[in-house]
Amino acid sequence: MEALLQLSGVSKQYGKGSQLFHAVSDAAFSIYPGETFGLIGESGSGKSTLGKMVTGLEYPTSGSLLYQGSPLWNGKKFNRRKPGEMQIVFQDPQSSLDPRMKVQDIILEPLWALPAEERRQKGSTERLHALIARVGLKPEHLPRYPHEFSGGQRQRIAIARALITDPTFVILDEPTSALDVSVQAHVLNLLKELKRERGLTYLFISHNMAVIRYMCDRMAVMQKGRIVETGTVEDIFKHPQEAYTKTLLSSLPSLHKENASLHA
Ligand SMILES: Nc1ncnc2c1ncn2[C@@H]1O[C@H](COP(=O)(O)OP(=O)(O)OP(=O)(O)O)[C@@H](O)[C@H]1O
Repeated sequence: MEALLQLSGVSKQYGKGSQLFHAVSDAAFSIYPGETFGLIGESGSGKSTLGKMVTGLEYPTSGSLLYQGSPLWNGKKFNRRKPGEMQIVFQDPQSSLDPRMKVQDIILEPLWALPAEERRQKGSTERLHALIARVGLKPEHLPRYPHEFSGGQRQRIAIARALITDPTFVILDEPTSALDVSVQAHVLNLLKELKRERGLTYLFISHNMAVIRYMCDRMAVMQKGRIVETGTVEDIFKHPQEAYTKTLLSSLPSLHKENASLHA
C-alpha cells in the first residue's frame, strides 16, 4: 500500500550560530491510509514542530515530505496540493479559536481556501447543521462566541472546523490534553467514531501513553528532536526497545484513572 504521508530525513533548526537549536533531527516515518499514527514524547521533544511541518505551518530546514507520493515541500515552497485535504486540531481550543469570531464563522473559515463552487457546496446550511449535530453541538450555538463554551465544547467546535473541508488527513496535536479527564474520554471516542465514519487518517500527537494506546495503531517515540523508536502500539507496549520508551511506559500506572475513564 502506498503511504499517505512519508517523511525522510526531516530536520528543523531554529536560530543561528551559538543560538542554533535542533528542534527536529532526521525524522523518518510513513503513515498509511486509514491508520492512526501516534507521536509521543515529553514536552519540548519536537512533536508539535513536526506536526506543523507536515501542514506547512513551519518549513523544514532539510528533508523530504511526500503526500500520496508527491513532494509537499520543494526546499523553498510548500505545495498544499488540494486545499482543505489536510487539517489540524490544536491542543488548546481557548487560544486556537479566534475569540472575536462567531462559532459559525470559525467553523466555515477553512472553506475560504477552496474554489468558490466547492466552498458554496461544502458550506451549505444543511451540511453545516449535520456536521455540528455530529460533533455534539446545536444550531443555537452557531451565533455565539467561543468564550461562551466549555473546554470540551470548544474542542468540538475545533473538530467541526477541521472537518468542514472534508479532509483525508487530520493532525491532532494534543487534542484532549487541556480537557478534564471525563471530557477527554468523550472527545477521544468522538474522534474514533469520526475516523471510522469518514475513512480519515490521523497523526495523533500526545505526551500521554494511555491516550496513545487507546487511539493509535502504530507510533513513533520522540526524544530531544529524534525519533528513537517506531512500531505498532502493541509491540512497543509489550516489548519497548529503548530505555526512554521504558521510562515513558513506567509512568503509566499513575495514569490508571485516565485509563479507566477511557475504557468506560
Ligand atoms: N519558533 C521557535 N523558535 C525557537 N525555538 C522553538 C520555536 N518553536 C519551537 N521551538 C523549540 O523547539 C523545541 C520543540 O518544541 P515543540 O513545541 O515541537 O515540542 P513538543 O514536543 O511539541 O512540546 P510541547 O508538548 O510542550 O508542545 C522546544 O525546545 C521549543 O522551545
